[in-house]
Amino acid sequence: MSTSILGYRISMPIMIAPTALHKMAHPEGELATARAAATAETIMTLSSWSSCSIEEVNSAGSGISFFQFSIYKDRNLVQQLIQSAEKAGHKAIVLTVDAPWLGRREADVKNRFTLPQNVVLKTFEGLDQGKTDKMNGSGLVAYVASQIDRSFSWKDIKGLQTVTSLPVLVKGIITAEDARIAIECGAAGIIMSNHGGRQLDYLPATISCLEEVVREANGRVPVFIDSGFRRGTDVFKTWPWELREYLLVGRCCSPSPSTARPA
Ligand SMILES: Cc1cc2nc3c(=O)[nH]c(=O)nc-3n(C[C@H](O)[C@H](O)[C@H](O)COP(=O)(O)O)c2cc1C
Repeated sequence: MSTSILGYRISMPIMIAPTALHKMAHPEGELATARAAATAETIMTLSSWSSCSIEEVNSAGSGISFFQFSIYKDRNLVQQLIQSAEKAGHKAIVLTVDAPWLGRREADVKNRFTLPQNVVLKTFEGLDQGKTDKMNGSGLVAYVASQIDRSFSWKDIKGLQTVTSLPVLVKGIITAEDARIAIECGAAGIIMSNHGGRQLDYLPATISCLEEVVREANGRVPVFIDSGFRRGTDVFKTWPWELREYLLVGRCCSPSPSTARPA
């Protein structure tokens, strides 16, 4: 099952999708996830909304990692995030394009979700955040509404290539048309995702869109897919075509006492 992606060898075509704030699930947070990914010899995608700093996660082991972020209104902050990711040795950046605004998470509304005091966005510590508010008890929805640039567009993907030499993977694509434009704008990979059903209601299952996107990519860039994959054997469901896709898993990899066990 071993394969390589962007020139890096991994033990299986299954990688870890970016998920925010792992300390909500386990006191060691993203450190535990990074250790587990390194042990499994696969790639972890670190969310920019990480509860451990980029440097802390980097110190967790020799694993290969990608860094995910969104386009902030403050482009200076975007540039600093990319520079920190490069400095920490991340091998690619993942730009999430399907969450300019967070979906209405009714459980969060009902439970009046706020962050526990000991869980903060560590990724941003030490960066010059200008007028950007740090996320505090007000929660993710208010934070995203105030900080993320809802007007970002394809030209931002081109713009990123002027500030980094890392490959840019675009996450949140489910149509051939968007895949085509992303590739034309220089995307080095397409991550098919409906955000695990957390953003827009009534989006199709990603696997039902896989064929059109794979056909459009036509081997020019790798295609990754997430949302709803739960078992190792799900890999084979994505393989009816000649090309081999890579699977990302989100919920399955939320840190738990088992992933936190030392290797
Ligand atoms: C708790 C949680 C937090 C997430 N945080 C992020 C994030 O910070 N950035 C991002 O691009 N996607 C985020 N996602 C979406 C995942 O990257 C992924 O698209 C989704 O979980 C895939 O579906 P699955 O959970 O069915 O595997 C998050 C998902 C979950 C469940």
